[in-house]
Amino acid sequence: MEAAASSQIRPQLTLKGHSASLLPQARMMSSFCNLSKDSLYLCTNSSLTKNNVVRRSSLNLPTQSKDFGKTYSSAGVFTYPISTTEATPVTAEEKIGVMLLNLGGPETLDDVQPFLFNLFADPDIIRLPRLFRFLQRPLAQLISVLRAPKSKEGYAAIGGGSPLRKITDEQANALKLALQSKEVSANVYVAMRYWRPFTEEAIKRDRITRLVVLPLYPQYSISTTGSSIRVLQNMFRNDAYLSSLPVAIIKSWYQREGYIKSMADLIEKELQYFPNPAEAMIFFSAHGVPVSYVENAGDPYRDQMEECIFFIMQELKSRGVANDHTLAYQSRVGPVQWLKPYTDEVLVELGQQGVKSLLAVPVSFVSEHIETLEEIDMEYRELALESGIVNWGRVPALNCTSSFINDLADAVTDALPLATTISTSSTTSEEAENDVVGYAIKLFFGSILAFVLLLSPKVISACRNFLL
Ligand SMILES: C=CC1=C(C)c2cc3[nH]c(cc4nc(cc5[nH]c(cc1n2)c(C)c5CCC(=O)O)C(CCC(=O)O)=C4C)c(C)c3C=C
Ligand SMILES: [Fe+2]
Repeated sequence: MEAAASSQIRPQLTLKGHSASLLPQARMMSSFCNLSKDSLYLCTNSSLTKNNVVRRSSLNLPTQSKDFGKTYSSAGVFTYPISTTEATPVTAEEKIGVMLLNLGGPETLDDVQPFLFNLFADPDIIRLPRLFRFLQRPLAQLISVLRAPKSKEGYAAIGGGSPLRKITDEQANALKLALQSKEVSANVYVAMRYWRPFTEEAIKRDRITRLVVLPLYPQYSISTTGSSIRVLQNMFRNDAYLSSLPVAIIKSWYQREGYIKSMADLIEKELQYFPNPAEAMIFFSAHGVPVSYVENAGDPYRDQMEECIFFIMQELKSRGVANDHTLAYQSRVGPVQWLKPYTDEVLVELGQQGVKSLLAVPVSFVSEHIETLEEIDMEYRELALESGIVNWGRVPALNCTSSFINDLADAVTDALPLATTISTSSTTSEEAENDVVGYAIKLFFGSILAFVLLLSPKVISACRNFLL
């Protein structure tokens, strides 16, 4: 099987006389970088442009495409906090709930600034040092007001609001039906982090006896799934009913076979629209996060993203699709460094390198939203065409694709027996912070520092960056 797969790999995957299939590490690296004519050679000679630097991943990747379905299909299921408790079978009397976590989006242009306020007020989005946490809300107010005009332009361009609520509701209905077809009767709730219906409102008291929490982000990031789980954990800790409810949280599921195959189906289909499908570069564009999340705070997002792309490409190769591919990160906001390479910069470079056909694949999110409909379809498309790319395509988001929804239903049924109650006993660091004297001291010194910082030219230019 491996030999068959490698024979379908085009010559540029051959590394100085060695078949790529004989070099798992080289093959793995090849999946992490731009495989244009000389690029595998470039990757292994560290002479890549600054933005295309390839990191060696310590991930233990399976070596054959058939492996991932079996080895990884339930690997993304964790209870939270991770528990060693035995799985408990679901009984016929149980009332099952599924909570879909999502980001939420402004439904009208008037919602944009308050939506942005909620987003920037999240300490998992703007990560201030502890001493400055009291500035979170005033800063969120300032940044949301500065950012709102640019965001409004984007939302206006896609019809005056985010489609996220409508699509997520449709996904919830489709999931309920898919579960029914597997003889699992469940109520499916939508819980948005920054807009209606808010996470806090999502759990209705339907006498649920077991809950599966399913974030609609395939890969885990502190800023997305992590943030929503933090809110849930606080909610559950402070409520007698919820704190005794068995819960299973699926922290990430990018490695599920159904998801990988559904993505490969979409890519394969979209490639057919190109004049010469084999020539089109598959351009994965993931939502970025600040580098510090990954390098200082231990966010597994980049590793999971790279592994996800590896699985999708492996699936495509097993179908005889061996196009060149690359991964870049989009949607950076503010003054700090985000994960590289940046989508806009890579598009220009590819155009300059002579790439003529490009298929954009949004990969960190499963619904259409402002960053697919406006940023990719309008801004990046225009940039790509200006940079010399002639044939442009974009893979649609999964939305309610039946193979995908069916796989989410399997993820839920896999997770159900793993539900356990969320621990309430430990004192959290937040509670420890509620020491009044300590707080007053922090407030005093923090205010002085904040005052000095706010007047510095660096901070003024940082604020300006949220406008761009
Ligand atoms: C400023 C920090 C941000 C981080 C970190 C971040 C991570 C992150 N976001 C998504 C998915 C989405 N983000 C969306 C909108 C959005 N995100 C930020 C900022 C950060 N995101 C802003 C300011 C906005 C508003 C739009 C804008 O002004 O650019 C959305 C869109 C929702 C919609 O309304 O359609 C999604 C989806 C992921 C997956 C992610 C980290 C992995
Ligand atoms: Fe975002």
